[in-house]
Amino acid sequence: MMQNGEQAPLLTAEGVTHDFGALRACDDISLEVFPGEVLCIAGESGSGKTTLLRILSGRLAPSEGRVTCRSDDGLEHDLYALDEAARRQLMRSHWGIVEQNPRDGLRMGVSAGANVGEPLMALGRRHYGSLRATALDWLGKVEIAQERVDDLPQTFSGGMQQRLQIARNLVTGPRLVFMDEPTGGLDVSVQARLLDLLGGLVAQLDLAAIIVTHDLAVARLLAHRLVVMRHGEVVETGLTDQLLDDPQHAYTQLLVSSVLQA
Ligand SMILES: Nc1ncnc2c1ncn2[C@@H]1O[C@H](COP(=O)(O)OP(=O)(O)OP(=O)(O)O)[C@@H](O)[C@H]1O
Repeated sequence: MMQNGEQAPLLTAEGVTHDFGALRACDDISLEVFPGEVLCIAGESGSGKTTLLRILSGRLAPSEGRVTCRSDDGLEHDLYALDEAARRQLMRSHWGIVEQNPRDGLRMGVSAGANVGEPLMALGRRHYGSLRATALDWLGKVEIAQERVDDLPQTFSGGMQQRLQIARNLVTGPRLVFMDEPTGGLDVSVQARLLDLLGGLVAQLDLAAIIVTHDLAVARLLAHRLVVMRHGEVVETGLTDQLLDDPQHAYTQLLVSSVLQA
């Protein structure tokens, strides 16, 4: 029995299946994400992680199954039963989506400050001074020097661009953030710094997140819970530390041991 709204999942997938022609990319996947929880979806290349993330984040209607999300007012919404405009509004006001390549998630033609201010404007904030102050504050939170506020993102390093994309996504105060390989294209030392920053922000803001990664070290650092996928199916799921320390499924054992040997 649900005692209060906080205990209800923010997002629920039930029997999600997706076919690309004859290829079944996701097969009968069910999962839940609770407020403040970080869930990692791990698995090797081609296992269906990105497809699942796109379905969960409102960007790809599944061939079968249902994705339900809960809005701040406690109402449940069947994501793909909503019309396009209502779905987009819900996504804009409740979620952030961080792309692997920051160029896909940033507007490269406008300044860093505008990249952070725009999502707020889309939600109705208009006061220039306050938008700029919020943008400056967020640049600080993602460790970008505030004097770069008027610079274009293409003058930034890859790591800075990714941090800017994170600011653009978190500035609106989402409850849930989706990330696909957020450290994917970065050097190892830059990855470590970004993971540290992400972990800090997620905890501080009590964010829920669904993070796709092929890198179990990322899962170890960030995730409370882990879902391991293979050939479109979930082969194992559990609390991250338990699952990585004592994997039950042969495929997870192989994944874990290959990381340890690397
Ligand atoms: N738009 C598409 N059309 C046809 N097949 C697709 C499409 N997108 C993905 N696939 C196929 O679906 C399967 C799952 O792909 P997906 O990108 O979800 O896996 P992944 O685990 O995220 O892999 P990676 O880490 O390489 O991105 C793959 O066999 C892929 O080739």
